[in-house]
Amino acid sequence: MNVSMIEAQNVTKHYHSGRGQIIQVLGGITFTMQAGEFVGIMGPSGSGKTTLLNVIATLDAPSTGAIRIAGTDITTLNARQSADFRARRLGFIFQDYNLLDNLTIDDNIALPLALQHAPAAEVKARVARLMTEFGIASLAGRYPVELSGGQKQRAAAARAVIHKPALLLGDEPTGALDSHNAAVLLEILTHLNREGASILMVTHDAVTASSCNRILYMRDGMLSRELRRTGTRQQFYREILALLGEQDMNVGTAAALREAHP
Ligand SMILES: Nc1ncnc2c1ncn2[C@@H]1O[C@H](COP(=O)(O)OP(=O)(O)OP(=O)(O)O)[C@@H](O)[C@H]1O
Repeated sequence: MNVSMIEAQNVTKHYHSGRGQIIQVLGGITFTMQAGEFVGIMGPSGSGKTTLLNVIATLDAPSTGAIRIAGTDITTLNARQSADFRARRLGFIFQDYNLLDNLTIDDNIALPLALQHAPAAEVKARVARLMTEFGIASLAGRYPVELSGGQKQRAAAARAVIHKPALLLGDEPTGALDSHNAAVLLEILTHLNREGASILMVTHDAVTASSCNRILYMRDGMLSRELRRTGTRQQFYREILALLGEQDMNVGTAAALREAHP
């Protein structure tokens, strides 16, 4: 049976500019993501990807529309309830790692569980297991400044899943990594997804996107295309490149038409 992880209904977001204008960033987004899916959000710069992710992450409130995550209507939560929902039900991986510099990586990874007052022995065991699983066990006791970018992102991935969140969210998680470290992180995400994790991430990168089973493509604050993986990862990669090429051409044509008929 399919279980919905995200149900977004006609979600809009607008801002008021300093000059009294309304800037529409999300123009009515509707989509469903099933539990166990690995979904990528792609689209040109400024199309609203991060805004959509932040609204789903309860970091930002939509202007109108409804969003349910793992059965919870997140648009009705007050500030304290949203913070609690984020801490218990969501995991985050950002481009710039967001590790706390004054904590060892073990303590960074432990943080989400420690904040939930989980028993110390359980926290310690889970940290050790994840560090081994993600290939960073030898770095125990070190501080983030002593780690490479790839190592930091693996620590961030461990921190994102230690409390077994319902949904893992990523904003350009491979954006700052070289191709080797990006591949290692994508293997980790793919492994987590095979074990049942639901993952939604924003990415510009076709290689990163090809680990997903579905791509939602945004343009001008709307979902304009959807691509489902049906074959191998390599085939999906080529389909994503074709989609990006086709969309670039559309953007180029639209810009040329605007220039010709201002
Ligand atoms: N707080 C804000 N006030 C006004 N406009 C905003 C605000 N936050 C975002 N925007 C505008 O919303 C649009 C979408 O931004 P968003 O960061 O969601 O795009 P994106 O697709 O993630 O872009 P990128 O790929 O460059 O990160 C942009 O035009 C941005 O300037």
